Amino acid sequence: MDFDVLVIGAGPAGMAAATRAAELGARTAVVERARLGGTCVNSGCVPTRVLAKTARLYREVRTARDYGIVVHEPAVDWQQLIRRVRTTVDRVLDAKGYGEAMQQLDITLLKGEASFTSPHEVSIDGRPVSAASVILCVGGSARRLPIPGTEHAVLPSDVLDLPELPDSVAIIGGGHTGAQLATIFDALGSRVTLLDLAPRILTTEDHDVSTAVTDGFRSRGVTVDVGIGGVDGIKKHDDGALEIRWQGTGGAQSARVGAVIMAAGWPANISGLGLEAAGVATARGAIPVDNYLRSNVPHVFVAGDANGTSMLVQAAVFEGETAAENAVLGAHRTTPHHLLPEGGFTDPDYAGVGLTEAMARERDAQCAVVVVPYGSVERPIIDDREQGFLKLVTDRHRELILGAHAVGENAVEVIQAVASAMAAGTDVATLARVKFAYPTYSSIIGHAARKAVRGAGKDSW
Ligand SMILES: NC(=O)c1ccc[n+]([C@@H]2O[C@H](COP(=O)([O-])OP(=O)(O)OC[C@H]3O[C@@H](n4cnc5c(N)ncnc54)[C@H](O)[C@@H]3O)[C@@H](O)[C@H]2O)c1
Repeated sequence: MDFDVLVIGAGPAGMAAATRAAELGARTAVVERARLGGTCVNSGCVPTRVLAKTARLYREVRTARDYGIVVHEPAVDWQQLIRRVRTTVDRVLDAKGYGEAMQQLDITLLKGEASFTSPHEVSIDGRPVSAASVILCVGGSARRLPIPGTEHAVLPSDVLDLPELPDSVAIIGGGHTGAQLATIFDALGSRVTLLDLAPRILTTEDHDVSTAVTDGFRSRGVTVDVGIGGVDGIKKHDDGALEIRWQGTGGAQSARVGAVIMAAGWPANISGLGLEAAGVATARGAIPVDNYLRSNVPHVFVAGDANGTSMLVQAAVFEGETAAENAVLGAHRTTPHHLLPEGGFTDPDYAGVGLTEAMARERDAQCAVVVVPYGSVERPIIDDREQGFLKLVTDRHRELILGAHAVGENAVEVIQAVASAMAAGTDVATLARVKFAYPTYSSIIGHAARKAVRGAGKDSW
């Protein structure tokens, strides 16, 4: 065999897998057909976060006069914004220093497109390579809906290729991606229509979180149409405007927009991988794995978006490391997915960790839930960011934290702090005694924990 471990894909999962495998002494290679870093750095989280900062800046500039700062009406320079995003991506890639790290660990980088030719052999643009174990970290791609005129829509990764900021945008899909894009375009001044087949946006979040984000969108004039019957098609008019037609809650609807963005799902990048030559099975657009991240072929592991389990960078890194340890040392390790904090940079932000209220009530209807509104805490009042709440879900004895969910400024950082407490096994009474610096957003955690200890309920918002 040429290598002990061959990692296919150099995104967060692949880099974590290769690093861990090499640290454990395995002869390791990584195959990548494009830039190192994967979707997250190059066209996903990093660009989105720069755009989210832009949206925040724009909002702040608009309110600057309230604080006695005289500014002129701001306007967006789309080309400058795109330059800024691209420069930031390059800076993040530099900081990550993938090349140097790979050199230090003696990881071989194989540039090209990988495709299995047998269970242990892969062809990389025609060049054969063999490995004892293969870790597939091939990620996913946005789904293009099979509807008439689909070619007129852009995918989230192509948003930066729009020649100018559209005056209006229709976004199909209100998952994390669609919700974040809705915030960005709304903040920059585009008229936004957000459509989803599901009865609510952000379906994986706590119900109150998705309601609050929806209310926030609608209060700023974003059209949110959920529970739609489907998108019928997109037509391009002679003047370049697009017409999108859908079966809305109130019957057939249409809108004339400058751009349509499809954020309607994220299947794994499995086509062209030659999985049949290795006997690797797929299901519902992903490669299913067991608890040890093994596909149905025991020496082929799958980490990150490609296994369809949890399509988050923070999960991908854990999975990459775990798959590498299992490939090199034997399959004994699993990943603790229940403690993955996640969230999105909408306006207001949202985030969560652990069980949602609905999941907890399904297990025990008597579980306790407390909610503290942002408007009752000093820092959000000082910053004029009173919209939002922190919800703490505990067991019925109010001892164990089962989950935490927040909407509001810095919600992701707030939830991260609760996640650290949960990971350390902190009980509610201990959390209630933690001293939080004043005046901070995270002090809301102390309020919630004390409220839980006092026995107050969700009704006393
Ligand atoms: N901040 C974050 O953590 C973040 C950001 C972006 C993406 N992600 C992850 O990446 C993955 C992909 O995210 P995503 O938002 O692109 O996809 P998604 O699958 O999470 O959401 C897609 C949404 O599109 C809707 N939809 C599907 N078909 C539709 C149709 N024909 N018409 C209207 N609506 C339709 C679905 O109901 C769903 O709400 C997810 O797992 C997500 O968790 C995370």
